[in-house]
Amino acid sequence: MHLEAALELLRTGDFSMPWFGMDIGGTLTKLVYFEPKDITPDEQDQEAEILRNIRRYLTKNSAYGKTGHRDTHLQMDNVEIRKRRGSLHFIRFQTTDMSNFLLLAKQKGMAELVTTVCATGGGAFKFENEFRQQVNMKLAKFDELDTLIKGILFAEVQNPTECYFYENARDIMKSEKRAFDFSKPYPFILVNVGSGVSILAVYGPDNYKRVSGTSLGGGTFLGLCCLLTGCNSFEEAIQLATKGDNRKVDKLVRDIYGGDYDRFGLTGDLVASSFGQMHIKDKRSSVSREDLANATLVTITNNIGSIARMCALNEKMDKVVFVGNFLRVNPISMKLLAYAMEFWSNGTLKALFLEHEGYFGALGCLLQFNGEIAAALNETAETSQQTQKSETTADTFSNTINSTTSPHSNNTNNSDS
Ligand SMILES: Nc1ncnc2c1ncn2[C@@H]1O[C@H](COP(=O)(O)OP(=O)(O)OP(=O)(O)O)[C@@H](O)[C@H]1O
Ligand SMILES: CC(C)(CO)[C@@H](O)C(=O)NCCC(=O)O
Repeated sequence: MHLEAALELLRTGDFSMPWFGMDIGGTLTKLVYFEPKDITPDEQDQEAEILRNIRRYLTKNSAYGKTGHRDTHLQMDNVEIRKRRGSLHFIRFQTTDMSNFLLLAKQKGMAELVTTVCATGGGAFKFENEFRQQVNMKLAKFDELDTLIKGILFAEVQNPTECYFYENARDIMKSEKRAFDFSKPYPFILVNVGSGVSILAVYGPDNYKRVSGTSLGGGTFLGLCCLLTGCNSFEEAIQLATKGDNRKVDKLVRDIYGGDYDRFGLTGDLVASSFGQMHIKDKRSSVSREDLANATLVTITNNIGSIARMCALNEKMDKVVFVGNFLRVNPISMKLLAYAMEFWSNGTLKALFLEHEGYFGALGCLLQFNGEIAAALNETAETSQQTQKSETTADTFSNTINSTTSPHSNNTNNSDS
């Protein structure tokens, strides 16, 4: 980051701006907002009115515009970030609604704050100009996979029940959610099921590689489901799937063998061919929308499970963590993934899940803010040492950042900015 941009962040980003992390994905935009709860009376007095209004608007409502929702059940209280205590709020809206979001942000006075917002996801690149032109905001861009991991590690430390697995995974009817101690996470496979799917092998906090991916992800499930059933939302698609039966759509091993295919351990009730019965006219006319939704969900989920398992095998890892909003309100897929990992690995692989599912990129982005500034400061310090042969500039900048890194702080001890 350049000095000018870092100074801009220092001047405007920290104390004249709410703390946001934004992940602009292919389908959903996720916004994590840190609400400081330890504001001193002095700070309260000096807090800009626009800022106060934004805080009230976000925290008093749980629905915004047409598609905006705050996931109140995910709120994290008493969280410490950069020496401030407060609550983390988790908000999402459809990325197709971006122009309305920008309009709303403008109406709430965001344009007058002139600021930089931390953003990740493909949309941080795609919508950069719109943010600048419509709300006078610069986007400080961070990589979506870096921030994803940062967010996961932070949430795990903050929330002792963040991570869970399914006990009795082999029996889907009986499998139950249980807390999992993820305090020693490495190494693990991370499967991010968003619109598309990215699969990472994570070796340490700053050490990972993207080992695979597939375009058959949450977007595929939703798209196919809308086409096949005429549904109009993810929630509707999941509701339909809950009432349906994929066995009326898929061809099972038993439909082919009349029973199990013992030699290779393929039991009769395994899916041999997804949608494999739908070429038969009679079968086609007897399936319901619910069956089609269920078969679509099972098809996409099994395919992701199968790729994830091969990645785990390749990387010799035994923990597979599934995240992303495809898993939102979707226990069918989670139980199926838990089953698939357990069954196909003979119990050597464990599927793990995280409560904040699709918000880790946005959360990691919010946390990254300071790191990036610090990096810029180091850059500044090095440059100034080289060019001016003086240490005082770096010291002054260090003092500045220490004294201005609090949200809503009005400490203007930034004489060099
Ligand atoms: N309310 C919702 N509206 C649309 N999709 C939803 C909703 N809730 C869950 N989903 C599912 O979540 C998926 C998007 O997940 P997520 O937000 O993690 O990815 P993204 O960031 O939009 O995509 P990508 O990372 O590939 O750019 C959708 O494709 C859909 O399957
Ligand atoms: C393109 C991204 C990384 C955007 O989040 C994601 O949708 C994805 O990983 N898609 C799958 C691309 C692939 O086939 O590897």
